[in-house]
Amino acid sequence: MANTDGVKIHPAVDHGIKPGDPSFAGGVLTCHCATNPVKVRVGGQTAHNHVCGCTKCWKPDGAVFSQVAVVSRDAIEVLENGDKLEIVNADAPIQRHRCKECGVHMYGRIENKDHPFYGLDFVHTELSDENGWSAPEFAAFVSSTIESGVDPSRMDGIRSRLRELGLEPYDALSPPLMDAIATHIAKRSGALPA
Ligand SMILES: N[C@@H](CCC(=O)N[C@@H](CSCO)C(=O)NCC(=O)O)C(=O)O
Ligand SMILES: [Zn+2]
Ligand SMILES: [Zn+2]
Repeated sequence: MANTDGVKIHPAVDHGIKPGDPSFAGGVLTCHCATNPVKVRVGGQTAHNHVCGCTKCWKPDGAVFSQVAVVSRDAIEVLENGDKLEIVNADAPIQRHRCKECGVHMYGRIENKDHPFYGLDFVHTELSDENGWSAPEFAAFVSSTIESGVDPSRMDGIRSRLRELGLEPYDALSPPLMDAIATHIAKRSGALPA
C-alpha cells in the first residue's frame, strides 16, 4: 500500500468519518459570507453521500475532493438571501446554484425530467452545523482530480488513503449508482421492460 501520511481528501473525512443518524431529519445550509449569508433548509436526511473528485462540484479551499449527497428536490427551501444565488452553468445536467459573493454552491438541481437522477438535488452538508447527516460512503470521479491539477504521481497515495477511510475509490460513480443509471437508460430505450 502507498504511503498515506499527510494525504488530505476533505476536512469532513480527514480525521475519520462521523457516522450518520438514521433518525436525523435535516438542517440548514449556510454559505461562507460573513454578512447576509444565503441559507437553505434541507428538510430531510440525505442519501448517497460521497466524496467527489470531479471539477464541477464545489470544494472548500485546499480540498482535493468535494463532499456531496442527494436529497429530494421537494426538501429544499431557500430561507434567506436567495437574491445572491446564481446558476453556475445552466447547460450542465446539474444546475448548481452558488452564492455570487462567496462562491459556495448551495444546491445543485436537475431540470431535465429524463435524467436518471431527476427529482434529486445535490447538497454539501458540511455547510450545516447540525450533526447526523448521512456519512460519505464511497469516492467518485477519483481520476478526475488530475483535471484540477493533482499530479498523477499522487494517485496511489490518494486511492490508498480513501481505502483506509473506507471510501472505496471509483473513477465514475459507485457500481450501484452506475447500475441505476444504466437501468434507467435501458428502460427508456426499451432494452429492459419499463
Ligand atoms: N471528468 C469530469 C467529470 C464530471 C462529472 O461527470 N461529474 C459528475 C458527478 S458530480 C457529483 O457526483 C456529474 O454527474 N456531473 C454532472 C454535472 O456536473 O452537471 C470533470 O471532472 O469535470
Ligand atoms: Zn455567500
Ligand atoms: Zn462531482
